[in-house]
Amino acid sequence: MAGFDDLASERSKAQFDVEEMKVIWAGSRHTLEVSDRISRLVANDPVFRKDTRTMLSRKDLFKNTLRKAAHAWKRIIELRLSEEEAAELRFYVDEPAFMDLHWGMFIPTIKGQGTEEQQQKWLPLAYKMKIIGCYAQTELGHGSNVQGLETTATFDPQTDEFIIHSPTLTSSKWWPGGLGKVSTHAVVYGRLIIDSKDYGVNGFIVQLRSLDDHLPLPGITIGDIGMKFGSGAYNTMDNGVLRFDHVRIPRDQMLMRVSQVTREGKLVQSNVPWQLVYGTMVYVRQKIVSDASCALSRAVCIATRYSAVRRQFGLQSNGIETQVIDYKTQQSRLFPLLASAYAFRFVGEWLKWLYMDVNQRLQASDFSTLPEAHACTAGLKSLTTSATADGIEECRKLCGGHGYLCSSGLPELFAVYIPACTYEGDNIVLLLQVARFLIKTVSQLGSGKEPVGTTVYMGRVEQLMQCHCAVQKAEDWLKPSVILEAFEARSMRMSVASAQNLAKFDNQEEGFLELSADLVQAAVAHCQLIVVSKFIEKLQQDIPGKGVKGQLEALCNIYALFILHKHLGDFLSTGCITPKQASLANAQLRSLYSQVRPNAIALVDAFNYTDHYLSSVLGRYDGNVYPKLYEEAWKDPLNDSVVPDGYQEYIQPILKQQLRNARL
Ligand SMILES: CC/C=C/C/C=C\C/C=C\C/C=C/C(=O)SCCNC(=O)CCNC(=O)[C@H](O)C(C)(C)COP(=O)(O)OP(=O)(O)OC[C@H]1O[C@@H](n2cnc3c(N)ncnc32)[C@H](O)[C@@H]1OP(=O)(O)O
Ligand SMILES: Cc1cc2nc3c(=O)[nH]c(=O)nc-3n(C[C@H](O)[C@H](O)[C@H](O)COP(=O)(O)OP(=O)(O)OC[C@H]3O[C@@H](n4cnc5c(N)ncnc54)[C@H](O)[C@@H]3O)c2cc1C
Repeated sequence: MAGFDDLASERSKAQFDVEEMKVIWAGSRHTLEVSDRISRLVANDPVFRKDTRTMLSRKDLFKNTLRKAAHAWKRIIELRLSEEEAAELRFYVDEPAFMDLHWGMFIPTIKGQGTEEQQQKWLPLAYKMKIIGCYAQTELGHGSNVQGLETTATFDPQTDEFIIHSPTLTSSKWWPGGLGKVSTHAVVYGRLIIDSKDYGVNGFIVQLRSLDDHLPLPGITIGDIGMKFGSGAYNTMDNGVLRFDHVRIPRDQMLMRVSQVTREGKLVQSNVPWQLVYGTMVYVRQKIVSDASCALSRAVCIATRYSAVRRQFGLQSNGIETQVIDYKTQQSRLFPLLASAYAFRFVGEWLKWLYMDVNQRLQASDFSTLPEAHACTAGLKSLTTSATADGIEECRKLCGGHGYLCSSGLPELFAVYIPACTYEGDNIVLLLQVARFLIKTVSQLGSGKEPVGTTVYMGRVEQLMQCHCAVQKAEDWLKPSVILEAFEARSMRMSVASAQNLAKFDNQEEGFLELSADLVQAAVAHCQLIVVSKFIEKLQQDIPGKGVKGQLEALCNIYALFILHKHLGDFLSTGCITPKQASLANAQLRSLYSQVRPNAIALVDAFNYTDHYLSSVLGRYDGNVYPKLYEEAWKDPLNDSVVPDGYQEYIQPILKQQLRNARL
């Protein structure tokens, strides 16, 4: 039968050890074991079903999310899951909810910005979920411009309290997840005012709702901001609105790791940089990069399996039609996404390491790598989420008409994913941060301050401004050194050109605004170089398993040459490669697609996703697509009755031409 046979035969063709590839994808044998066990636990629990999600009303959807969250918490306690296992369980439940913000932002903010004392007071309550918290930064009037926030926190020396207030409509907190209906507490970002002086934005722990009856505390107005894009999708989350009318909190509820306000109302700065007030964003951006590989690989898994099952045209000698995965156009759209999923996985792994390293240094009062960490997390968050959002939509198109059905899993995945291009920093705003960092790095070249970390290559500015690509035949593009040099030269030349253009302006800020579109492209080039170089570094590690390294090498080359092909204008206009070398890269890309083709199904099997997590009829492991699609259609509530509700009021009068007289 179509589907079963197709996927089984594809699996038998794999030229590498899939089980070892699963370990590489998971990060370690231990992580694979945990994620495998927990994903099956979730898949086998009927409370975690998600097949009716797109058909529920918002209220039912939300209540069902609460039920799942409570059940998840119960299972975590009953099974005594470790922190790692609990995080996996929340991941596989796969439903955006207040828990994400509680564990993902509220707790990390207290850890990162609270003093030891504050951590001791608040963290045990949060860990036991005796309180539920969210992250209330964005306002109706300002999101990107954090220094433009209007909420005030005015110190009252008489009572030793802060008065939290929303002075304008635009100062209403707007968007925080978990705020609308659930959170009892929030970290609220507001302007610190002492003695009428504004000391800028700081974080404050504020109780919002009573722990007895869940009603908002006096002076607090709170609600949900309304339906968002798509059915089901992100509507499981209670993104909220919040206003304060002179709400008083004790002084010790200002998060005081960065600066402290004394009993006398004096502001004391610690030795840590003020930017640590933005620290949670760095942490979450790093996490979002890892998550991008999950969302993209999920869409790619669906599109790849379906492309092997789906047949159109081209009768072969055995009388069956061609699998659409065999069309070169399908491969040229699908395989770069497969390669991107792996690339994002490895750059995410590296970014996690970078973040841990920065944190360790911060503990030891070494703040030197913070700007690099900010630039990398901001840039890679932007690059990977934009590519993933576009990639999911491409996967939908790769699945033809059936990809547009909710039962394909792709519409909901897209709707849930796309806000990642906006939250935790609008992707363009974040690239502009990277551009500032690059311009600063270029301007310091020759000053004796050596570029560090991901900008080390800029230290070779003279070589990179002049080098010529050595490629003479297509296979030369398989050499990591050749690829790296082309990407480094392109990035270097784009940053230098931007810096030179900027230098022509008397006013640098005006120049930055004028040139911002070019600056964003320079930032993209730098971030793509990071992704490529981290993939290449990964391949230098010991990679066990038959054929595994070879497949990863092919994917790495596909990622790099696909990016080169997509941004050919950059590579040609900066003179990094010639048109002839560009066409050789294209020829090499085609040959790489043929190399990956027999392994495509095994490469997506290596993600080790359960059918529950994929929630896609098209991406089923067994390939049994058509009977299940057919079965799924009948489950739609519209098919509950043969004759639809409304027939008598609206269809019958048309058919019986009873409306004609009324119209005449
Ligand atoms: C675990 C993961 C799971 C949990 C999450 C669950 C679900 C996720 C779903 C949704 C959650 C969403 C949450 C949110 O969206 S929270 C709100 C996020 N908001 C933003 O990201 C706002 C974006 N804006 C900014 O970050 C800043 O305002 C911006 C950096 C754009 C500008 O700030 P400002 O005007 O103050 O700075 P500049 O003058 O440009 O820079 C000054 C200086 O500071 C450096 N800098 C800036 N940001 C940082 C940072 N984060 N860390 C370190 N350093 C930073 C900047 O480079 C400048 O340095 P220098 O040039 O040396 O002076
Ligand atoms: C689903 C979702 C969940 C969220 N969860 C939370 C949360 O839990 N807590 C929280 O505090 N916030 C949350 N947010 C808010 C989010 O962080 C902001 O929406 C985000 O930071 C973007 O800010 P903005 O809405 O002000 O966009 P704007 O800055 O208004 O962006 C509008 C347009 O202006 C452009 N633009 C803005 N500034 C510049 C510039 N300097 N140069 C060039 N172009 C510019 C942008 O590129 C964009 O095209 C959430 C948002 C969403 C969508």
